[in-house]
Amino acid sequence: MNDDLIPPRLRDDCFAMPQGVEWVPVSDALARLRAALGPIEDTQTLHPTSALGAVLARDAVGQRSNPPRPNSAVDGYGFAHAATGDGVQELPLVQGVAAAGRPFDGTVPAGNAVRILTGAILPKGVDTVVLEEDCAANATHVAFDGPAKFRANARAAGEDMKAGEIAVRAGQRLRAPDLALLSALNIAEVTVFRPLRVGVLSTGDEIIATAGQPAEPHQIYDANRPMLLGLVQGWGYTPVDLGHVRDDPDEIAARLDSAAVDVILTTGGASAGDEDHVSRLLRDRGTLSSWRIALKPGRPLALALWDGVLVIGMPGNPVAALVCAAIFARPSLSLMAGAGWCEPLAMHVPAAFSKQKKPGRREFLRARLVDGAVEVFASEGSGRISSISWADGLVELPDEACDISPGMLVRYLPYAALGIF
Ligand SMILES: Nc1nc2c(c(=O)[nH]1)N[C@H]1C(S)=C(S)[C@@H](COP(=O)(O)OP(=O)(O)OC[C@H]3O[C@@H](n4cnc5c(N)ncnc54)[C@H](O)[C@@H]3O)O[C@H]1N2
Ligand code: MOO
Repeated sequence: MNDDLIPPRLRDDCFAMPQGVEWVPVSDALARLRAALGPIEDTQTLHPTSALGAVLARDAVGQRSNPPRPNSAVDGYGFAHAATGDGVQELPLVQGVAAAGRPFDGTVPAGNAVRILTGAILPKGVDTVVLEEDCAANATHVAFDGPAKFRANARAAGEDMKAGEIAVRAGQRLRAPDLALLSALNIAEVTVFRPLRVGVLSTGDEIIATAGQPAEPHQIYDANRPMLLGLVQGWGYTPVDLGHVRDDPDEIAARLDSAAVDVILTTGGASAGDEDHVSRLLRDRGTLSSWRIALKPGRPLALALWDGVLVIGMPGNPVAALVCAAIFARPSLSLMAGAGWCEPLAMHVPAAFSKQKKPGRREFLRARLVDGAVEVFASEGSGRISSISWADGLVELPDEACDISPGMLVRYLPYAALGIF
């Protein structure tokens, strides 16, 4: 036996801390990112119909009130309330109809009524409308059982929004319902941040860039790049395919240097092994801020700046890459895109599984909701790519130890709450 070869006790635990190594808690890494990042500065002016998914850089201000004039909320009969009272009211009908798009030009004399349809501007002399279902009418008169409520079924001008009010605030990512409001208020221009450009790079000598190409047994098809490009697109940014590079620091550096993007997501080479060039490169030639996160899966995550560009160096295992993207990349990109830091909308649902978890790291399990309870994938292996396709979300277990049994409430993050569709 060699005296200088004294191994530590066998633990087979990736999370057993090597001497002198500190794991960065998830919340610390998130806080560092949040403090270090800011929105991109470039903006552009678009017609709202071209701005779905874009992030407003300035408040959008209404150019018109909604509704622009007082109008009727129902089909019925309109009149001046002051000339009516209790009991059966029989009012002569003026000639003509007030309809949406065909306003009634004249004045309705007090004590008279006019046929009015939903959306029609209230004619002069009308402040109250009775539903047609509550009326009896013939060609010349309408009757209803009073008293009618003053201003019943009448919508006031600007009761929804007034011209000059802020319709949608800066920082809002424009969704289809926002486009409805912008259009209704005659907002024909919005100032938005230009789309964030997010580069995706895969590293690894074993990687074959695209399915369909021939592969030797020692080679594997790139699962991470298509996933990450898809996530980026789903989050509303411009995915930039930086392709695949071998485990060669100079090649990786050259690819990082030539990427004309705002952020770079890499996978592979993040841990400490001999071939793990990405983390070493980021440490030696970039500014590495966090590395080795107390997280499973996704522990060897590297957060760094490369010539001022944020690089999120994620582990190669596809499950770990998905978790790191959802937990770290998503809020970071949202902040850079101008939409602010975002927390996923979690649900607390009963577990349909048992699990004992050690303290000291946060864990994400691939999960899905079945009949109101959350199931988890049978294996926790982070190379089990089928698990992330099987799942509809992730269960987040806290940094502390926990002992979960069926029926206990756990924190469930549906894929939809992470922007994964
Ligand atoms: N002795 C130790 N070994 C490992 C540890 C450890 O603590 N001690 N940590 C493990 C954990 S956890 C992870 S996660 C991985 C992370 O490794 P890297 O980020 O350096 O990634 P690679 O070694 O390059 O790859 C890991 C795994 O993933 C496959 N891979 C890589 N890229 C892709 C891709 N684009 N598509 C599909 N699959 C990919 C790769 O072939 C490896 O199987 O390290 C553990 N090891
Ligand atoms: O973090 Mo590795 O995080 O298990 O796949």
